[in-house]
Amino acid sequence: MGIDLTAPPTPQRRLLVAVVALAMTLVAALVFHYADGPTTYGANFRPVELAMVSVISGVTAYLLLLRFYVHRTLDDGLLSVAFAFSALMTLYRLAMLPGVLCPLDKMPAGSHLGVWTWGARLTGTALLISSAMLVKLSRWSPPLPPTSMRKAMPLVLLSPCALTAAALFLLPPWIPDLSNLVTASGNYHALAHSWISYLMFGAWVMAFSLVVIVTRLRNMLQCWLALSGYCYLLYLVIVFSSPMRLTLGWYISRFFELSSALILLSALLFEVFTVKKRLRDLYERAYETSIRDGLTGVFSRRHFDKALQLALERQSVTASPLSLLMVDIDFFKKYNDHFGHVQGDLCLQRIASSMVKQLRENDTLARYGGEEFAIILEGSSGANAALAAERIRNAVAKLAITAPPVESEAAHREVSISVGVYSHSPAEIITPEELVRRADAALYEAKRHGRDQVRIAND
Ligand SMILES: Nc1nc2c(ncn2[C@@H]2O[C@H](COP(=O)(O)OP(=O)(O)OP(=O)(O)O)[C@@H](O)[C@H]2O)c(=O)[nH]1
Repeated sequence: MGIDLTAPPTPQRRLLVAVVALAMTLVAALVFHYADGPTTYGANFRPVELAMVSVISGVTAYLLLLRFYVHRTLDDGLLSVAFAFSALMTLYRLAMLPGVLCPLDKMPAGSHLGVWTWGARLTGTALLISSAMLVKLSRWSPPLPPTSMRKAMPLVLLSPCALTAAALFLLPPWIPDLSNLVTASGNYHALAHSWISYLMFGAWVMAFSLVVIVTRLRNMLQCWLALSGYCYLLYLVIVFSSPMRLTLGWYISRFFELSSALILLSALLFEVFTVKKRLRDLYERAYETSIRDGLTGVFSRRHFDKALQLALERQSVTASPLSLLMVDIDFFKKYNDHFGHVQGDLCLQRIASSMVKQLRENDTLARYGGEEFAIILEGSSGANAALAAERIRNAVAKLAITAPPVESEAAHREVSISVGVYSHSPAEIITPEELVRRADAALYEAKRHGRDQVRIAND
């Protein structure tokens, strides 16, 4: 849970976001004074920057769409629309950049459509983020019913295209001419003080405020979303303070725009990683539970059957010895009858854990059923298996668990085990069932000869 983006942020993580925000504010404040300083670096990296913003926004939109698909929350859907709209508008701006996909004089910087594309993208994205926050406050905030997703998904997918088409082809004739804002003066002063700039700035102030107020930054994703919005505000401040292209402010503002896009994308990618990690942990836990006996924690009978089959297959390749121990607690029925089942369960647990301590890492101890256990010792010869069996019997005896009195015996007794050992030679082909039968026969012999002992099977 520690790295979950939907969990409440720890004070340290809140601090991290605050420190990043502060660092960016400091950079912006420093740049503010030197924003119109010319740079010696004259190359126009606008196509590269626009391509990066478009790709980053596109991937962000896709990850938000997946979130919407999983959580079915409309605000995620609207956030996805916001970033997809931003990606498409940026892509169009890139394609129309003089010298990229259109002739050099097609849409010169500062033309009506050029300024409008920029303004509409930023304003539209901010308005869509704001509407996502308002949806969070409304009766639309709970997850949509699964049946509504069939209608909602195509809407979320198509709206960015429809909004982009509207912004690019329907609205421009209705918008007051923006071309002279740059071309008349040759710089961006007029643009910075125009209605379109106020609109963009206002839209981002609203988006940022709504993210903070509505979400109260209750989880890390919301914190990063707010930081991303804050970055856009700084971007706009620097853009409006640098009057010319290719000035220091112009370059730094692009850095802020890229950072803003990257912040949210990184947070979402981190969430994907977190989900993947949690799934893997859950799978491992579920798998471990499925192969363990609930009471004693040793392997289950089902796992034992598979493990024995695999051990026999390995033996046919390695030709190493393989031994099987069948272990049974003596007079366990009496123990249960005398002390009750709860005490009986405790006794089973103590014996199982004392046996585990006597085994090597690659030995397999399983509860075969009731008070009977089976142990696979791969690579152990008959003599070694007999030694291991004796060690296990001694370890259980050392537990000194008081046993109920038996009529035939006057002396005080302790709970003991009987062990049957069968060691299989690789020369013979044998089924797992036959292997168990032979070890079981040895166990029966141990019981017949008075219990509390180890018996080796003689084929
Ligand atoms: N407490 C508890 N008892 C169990 C569990 N599984 C099996 N038993 C008990 O284990 C006892 C097995 O009894 P028997 O099969 O007669 O064997 P025994 O009394 O140990 O006699 P010998 O094996 O001949 O020494 C039964 O009373 C079962 O109820 C369990 O999970 N918990």
